[in-house]
Amino acid sequence: MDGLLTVADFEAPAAEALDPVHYDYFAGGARDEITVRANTSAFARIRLRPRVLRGRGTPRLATTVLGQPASMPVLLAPTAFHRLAHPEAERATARAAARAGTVLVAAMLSTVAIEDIAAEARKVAADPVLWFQLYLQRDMGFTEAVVRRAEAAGVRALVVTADSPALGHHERNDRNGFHDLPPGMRCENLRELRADEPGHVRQVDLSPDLSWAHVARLRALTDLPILLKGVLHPEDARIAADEGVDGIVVSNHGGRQLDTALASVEALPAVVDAVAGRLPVLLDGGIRRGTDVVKALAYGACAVAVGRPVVWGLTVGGEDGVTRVLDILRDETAHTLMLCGCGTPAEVSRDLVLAGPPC
Ligand SMILES: Cc1cc2nc3c(=O)[nH]c(=O)nc-3n(C[C@H](O)[C@H](O)[C@H](O)COP(=O)(O)O)c2cc1C
Ligand SMILES: CCCCC(=O)C(=O)O
Repeated sequence: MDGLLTVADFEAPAAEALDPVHYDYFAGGARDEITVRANTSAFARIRLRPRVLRGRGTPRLATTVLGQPASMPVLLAPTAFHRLAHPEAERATARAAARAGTVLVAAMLSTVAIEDIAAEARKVAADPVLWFQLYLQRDMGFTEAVVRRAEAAGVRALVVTADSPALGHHERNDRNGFHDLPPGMRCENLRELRADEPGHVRQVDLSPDLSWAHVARLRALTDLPILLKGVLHPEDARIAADEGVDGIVVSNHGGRQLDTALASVEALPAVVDAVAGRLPVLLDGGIRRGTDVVKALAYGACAVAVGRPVVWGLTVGGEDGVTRVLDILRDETAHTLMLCGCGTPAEVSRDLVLAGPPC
């Protein structure tokens, strides 16, 4: 990993190491992948307008997200199927996140059970912060069973993915005939718990029938904080606040659901304004540089999350690869804060960014 200086540097060696079909699954997005590209190009169009001579010293990155500690305002977004990337799969990712002292949002469609992810994180940190991404299942009995497993594993928030009334249409997967995990890999959190079907693993149920009523039912069955992931419209953010949701993740699922949806950072300011401080707002999609992190903070996000860069790090170097990717983002974020005249993430304000034509 010696020559890998930037987060972007990890993609080519990951592509080299992966089965091309699996590389396409990780890298790809919906339809023409216009939104995949927009997520990164939108950050490039935003210009920073730094402050000088403020004497803030070396930046301190530690922060809290929903009152929970994170060593930096950069979290690990939920991404499915880590076994395709590395034999240690989510175990390696969990150790790297815990060692980095930041939040891992474990995917419901992980290839390691949530109990084992939590145990692994605890091997390297006394009190790791683990959240669990949930696709609400219409079978609320099964949803509840999964939530109880997450609670028992010590998960500290649920991240409900709201942007997936159906699978995104990934033409790379269609061309490659990739529709199932290879033999021996399973979504361990979807195991049937009924005694009459031992070992059976369910298919995830993504449904257009889901509505705010399901969120209300989830709200009634757990005391865990609930974040809603995949919000782009300010009106939905306002409804989420009214419905007792605890946080919002502005996201277009890394461009993997609705193609030509706006870039997540384009959606951010209106969402932040709509919730008017009632809820913390996070963002994912296209974060590749410390400057991207600071731009999202400037528009009012309290933290960001990264998806593909973690997968590339995992592929290239297992736990150490993920650690390296997180270290790069940490160093770049600290350096950017310093150059902007900020001593902490909380000091980043909207006047530090100007949206406009490409530079
Ligand atoms: C390979 C892959 C798998 C993903 N799996 C999930 C998932 O299971 N649940 C979910 O809510 N989001 C999932 N996402 C979306 C991420 O949580 C996140 O929104 C996105 O990756 C952020 O964009 P980035 O990859 O540009 O950082 C996945 C993304 C990728 C790339
Ligand atoms: C069946 C859903 C796949 C996981 C996912 O959300 C993604 O690949 O983006």
